[in-house]
Amino acid sequence: MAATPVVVAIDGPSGTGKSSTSKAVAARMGMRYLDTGAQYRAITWWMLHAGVDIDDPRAVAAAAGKPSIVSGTDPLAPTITVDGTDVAAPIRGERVTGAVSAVSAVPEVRTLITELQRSIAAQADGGIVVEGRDIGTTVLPDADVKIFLTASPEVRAARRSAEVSGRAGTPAAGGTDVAATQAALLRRDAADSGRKTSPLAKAGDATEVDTSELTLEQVIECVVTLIEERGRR
Ligand SMILES: Nc1ncnc2c1ncn2[C@@H]1O[C@H](COP(=O)(O)OP(=O)(O)OP(=O)(O)O)[C@@H](O)[C@H]1O
Ligand SMILES: Nc1ccn([C@@H]2O[C@H](COP(=O)(O)O)[C@@H](O)[C@H]2O)c(=O)n1
Repeated sequence: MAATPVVVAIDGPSGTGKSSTSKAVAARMGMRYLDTGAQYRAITWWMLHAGVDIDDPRAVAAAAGKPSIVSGTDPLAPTITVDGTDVAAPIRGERVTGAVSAVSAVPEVRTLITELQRSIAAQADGGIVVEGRDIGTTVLPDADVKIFLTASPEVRAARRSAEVSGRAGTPAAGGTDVAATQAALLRRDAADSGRKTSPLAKAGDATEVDTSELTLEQVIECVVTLIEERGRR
């Protein structure tokens, strides 16, 4: 457990290990955990469900304040609901994944979700690990520890394909599904990095950790060490 409440921001492109690492670090250190991607997925799920044209930014902006999104921050059992409905499973589906970058690029959506994220972080008495794309740059620019995770596109695609198919994640797993997964990851990264409002970016004072050659346990250890070092300063 961290000696004083600590705010940790973990950002990075898709599939670099942000969720796995953040959950494990938070659980190990007795901190809360916030998956901000789940919040953008949840509002996207609601837009699709409500029949909002997600390719019309004005329609998305006009509807953005309607759903109530609630995140549970226990790292051992994170939850996400929209208007009281558990959406943890449907927000991981292809339809939401394919639509989320368009919805998250709408400034009104970002303003609302950013306010929600800041209020959750402010209430986390024992510290919190917040993961996403713009946490260190925009949401929590005063975070005590900022980390930017990266990994090669090949490694990320192999890990993601393995997760989906239940196989071990190595680049050697190969195959057309891995190629398609890699293309989809890169498309999402390009959209998230290229948007005008609060794009995916490394904060100037973030520590970059390339996880391509590291096991998940090694990444967790590395992040725990960075947090402990910060606590000693
Ligand atoms: N260092 C690692 N070594 C091997 N596999 C890993 C490592 N880190 C994460 N993984 C695996 O890679 C997959 C993607 O990880 P994770 O979901 O944590 O990434 P993410 O950055 O949160 O992705 P997204 O941004 O798309 O939500 C998961 O199956 C996870 O178990
Ligand atoms: N801080 C953030 C976090 C996420 N997004 C958007 O949500 C999408 C889904 O994120 P996952 O981590 O669940 O893959 C992501 O592609 C971004 O469009 C964001 O904008 N800001």
